[in-house]
Amino acid sequence: MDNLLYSVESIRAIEHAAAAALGEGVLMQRAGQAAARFALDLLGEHRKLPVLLVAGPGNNGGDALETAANLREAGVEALVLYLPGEAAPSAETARALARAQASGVRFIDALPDHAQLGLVVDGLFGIGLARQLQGRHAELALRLDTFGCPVLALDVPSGLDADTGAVVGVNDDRVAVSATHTITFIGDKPGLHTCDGRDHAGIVRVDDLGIERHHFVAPDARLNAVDMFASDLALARRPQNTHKGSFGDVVIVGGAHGMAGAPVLAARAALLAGAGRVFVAALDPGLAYDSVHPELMFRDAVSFDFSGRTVVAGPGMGDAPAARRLLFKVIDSDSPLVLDADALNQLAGDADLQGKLAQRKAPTVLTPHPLEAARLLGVTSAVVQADRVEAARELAGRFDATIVLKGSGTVIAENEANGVAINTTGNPGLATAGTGDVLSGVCGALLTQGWSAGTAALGAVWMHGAAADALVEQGIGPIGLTAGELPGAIRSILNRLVREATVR
Ligand SMILES: NC(=O)C1=CN([C@@H]2O[C@H](COP(=O)(O)OP(=O)(O)OC[C@H]3O[C@@H](n4cnc5c(N)ncnc54)[C@H](OP(=O)(O)O)[C@@H]3O)[C@@H](O)[C@H]2O)[C@@H](O)CC1
Ligand SMILES: [K+]
Repeated sequence: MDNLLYSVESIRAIEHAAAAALGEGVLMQRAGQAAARFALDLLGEHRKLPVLLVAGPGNNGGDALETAANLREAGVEALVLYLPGEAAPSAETARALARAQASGVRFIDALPDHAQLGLVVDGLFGIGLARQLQGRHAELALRLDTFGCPVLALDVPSGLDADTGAVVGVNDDRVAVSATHTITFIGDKPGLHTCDGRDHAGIVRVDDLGIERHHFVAPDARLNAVDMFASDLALARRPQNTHKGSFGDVVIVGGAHGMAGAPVLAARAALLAGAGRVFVAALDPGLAYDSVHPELMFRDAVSFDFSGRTVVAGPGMGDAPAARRLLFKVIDSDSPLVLDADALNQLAGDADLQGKLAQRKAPTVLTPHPLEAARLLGVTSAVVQADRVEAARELAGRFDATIVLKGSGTVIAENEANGVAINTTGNPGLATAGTGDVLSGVCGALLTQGWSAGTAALGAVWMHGAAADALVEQGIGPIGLTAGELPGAIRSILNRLVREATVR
């Protein structure tokens, strides 16, 4: 499986086991070879242009020195800015330095001005990053992407936390290298795919340095991929002899006065993601009809019978006492349940609701954005963003539910062996009003068609992001993409995936 993610602690354990078997320095040599191969790919026809490599004091710097020597031996001009630390380098980095010096690499003292470069390689810091970049390191990190050429980060873009994807530090001056590509060693890392990671890592390539599988420990998380929900996709193929009652009901609970848009978006998404019948149980009795989708049925929320139906509560729900009573009723029911938006805010301030939620036996999915997650955890959104994976895990444990922590690199956490996944689809076009309502509707539709809470969350998040990617490819976004355009694109993707899953 190539979608496994490892924490720094796990990478260190694997490295330790492999180094004991292979001997000192072998992994660094392999890292230098893999990085040089990738660098040559990225240079393409521009091999005559010099490559700038920045090498820091630790073994990440050693990787850069090995890479420089390999590039030089391949006939590429290599300029190395080496910044040793106060302590002596490790034995393998010292050997890499000697090798680079002997290979004809040119060592420089400062970044060249106005140089035309073919590639910049960032080997300042990797998984040994211990604190915020400052002084010369910070200046360098900010300048590496100003040469108008690709930037290849070795292992991790310097300044980024490989576990959390947060740029390391506490104040607004925090910096990290912005790479176009990252070659990461031994195994992939969560921080390259969530929070600031996607912006700083660019395209990620994994090189396992030829380490045998028995040296690997269990992964700490996974990247979300179609394989992870393929079992339910295969079951979603529709037999001929069916009717609308075969595909379940979804009821969207929300729509307080003046907030009709949110439940309608969620309902349309549920309809186009295949729910047999979709209701809007609205708090505002004036909400009666959707002219785009007259298939949607509007009902009064207070008198609605939720039994046997999948409930999506929260879109446009508001915080009135009637909303709270409804929420209590649906949480207390045995219906599969998605909680979003206002439902999450109500939940955050209400110990009774939280207690009921933790006792639920039916499938339950919570879809908070970072601020909603922060309210649920009683912390700030900065704390959530500082470690999104941990925040999602904590929520999954606390509420015994599947958690979808939205944002760049959405984190899906289950309170079971399936653990944590980080989503790879989606783009900034999704940062617009209503996209969360669409996601909750899709999630409800998959639940009501019999998907488990985990696979519904994984599938809904993946397709929601893939729909945004498909729309951007057509020129519809990221600027100006609207939530209302997503359900149609999600429908196409779901049908394609079901077709492909049943052909396999
Ligand atoms: N693991 C593996 O399997 C393999 C690892 N490999 C490679 O090694 C990398 C890990 O190497 P590493 O452990 O030497 O750490 P690295 O990232 O070079 O930095 C540590 C140095 O930086 C310093 N320092 C830290 N933060 C700082 C800051 N903000 N500002 C200033 N200084 C700071 C710190 O010093 P100190 O904190 O003591 O001052 C120390 O000197 C890994 O990412 C991969 O590229 C490959 O060769 C193949 C196999
Ligand atoms: K680096």
